[in-house]
Amino acid sequence: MLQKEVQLAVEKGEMLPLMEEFYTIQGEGYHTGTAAYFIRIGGCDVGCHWCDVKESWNAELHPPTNTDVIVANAKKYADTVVVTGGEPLTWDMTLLTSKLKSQNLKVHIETSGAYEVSGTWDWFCLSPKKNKLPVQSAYDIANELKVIIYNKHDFIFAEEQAAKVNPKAILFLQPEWSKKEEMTPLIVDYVMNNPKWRVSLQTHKYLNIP
Ligand SMILES: C[S@@+](CC[C@H](N)C(=O)[O-])C[C@H]1O[C@@H](n2cnc3c(N)ncnc32)[C@H](O)[C@@H]1O
Ligand SMILES: Nc1nc2[nH]cc(C(=O)O)c2c(=O)[nH]1
Ligand code: SF4
Ligand SMILES: [Mg+2]
Repeated sequence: MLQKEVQLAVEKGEMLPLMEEFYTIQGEGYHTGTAAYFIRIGGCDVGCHWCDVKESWNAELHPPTNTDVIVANAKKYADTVVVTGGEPLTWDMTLLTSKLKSQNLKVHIETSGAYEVSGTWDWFCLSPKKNKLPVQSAYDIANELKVIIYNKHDFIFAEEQAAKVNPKAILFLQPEWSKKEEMTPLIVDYVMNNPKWRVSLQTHKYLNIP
């Protein structure tokens, strides 16, 4: 394909800059412990200084890949697909999610919610970031709210975000990985004192799996 055609296909969401795809166990949040096929889409300009996948940020480093190819791979492995990134909502997720669903796959997203919601989601994990707050539609459809705790102020941020999310969303606090020794005990105390929250750990990192 010509460069211009590829660019157009990416704009339409027919192709997406694919960083990696892997079959693993969901490590975080509500679906922790369950098998899922992860699709990591490149491109993010939210800029979290503690981001654990900075290699994903520059979309140009990740080859535009036809969504048909992504879907064909995914359906070989699992009945649940987690779309992550990077920030997947940088791109139009309409085609990818409709193709995944037409194969009877359950489609989950991990997102900061910083960009307009596209696509149809069976599970929407919203992880808001201070430097680029979620759009209203992300608060409205989130099934879970997962706030990363890097310092004590993040508990205040977490409560602000909980006030904005729809009342059905399940609330999680997750320690930032490099601060986990310091922050996990604070999270444990916080959840015992504020039981509307649950603890989420990055269990895949303890298990040494992707
Ligand atoms: C890498 S992000 C990609 C999806 C999307 N950009 C987002 O931030 O939700 C996937 C998940 O990992 C979390 N995360 C990223 N870096 C982390 C870290 N150092 N410690 C704990 N969680 C982290 C994010 O908050 C998000 O919930
Ligand atoms: N096992 C595993 N679980 C995850 N849950 C969210 C992840 C992500 O990077 O979005 C992730 C990941 O990278 N690996
Ligand atoms: S929004 Fe997600 S991918 Fe982007 S920098 Fe933050 S944690 Fe990383
Ligand atoms: Mg991860």
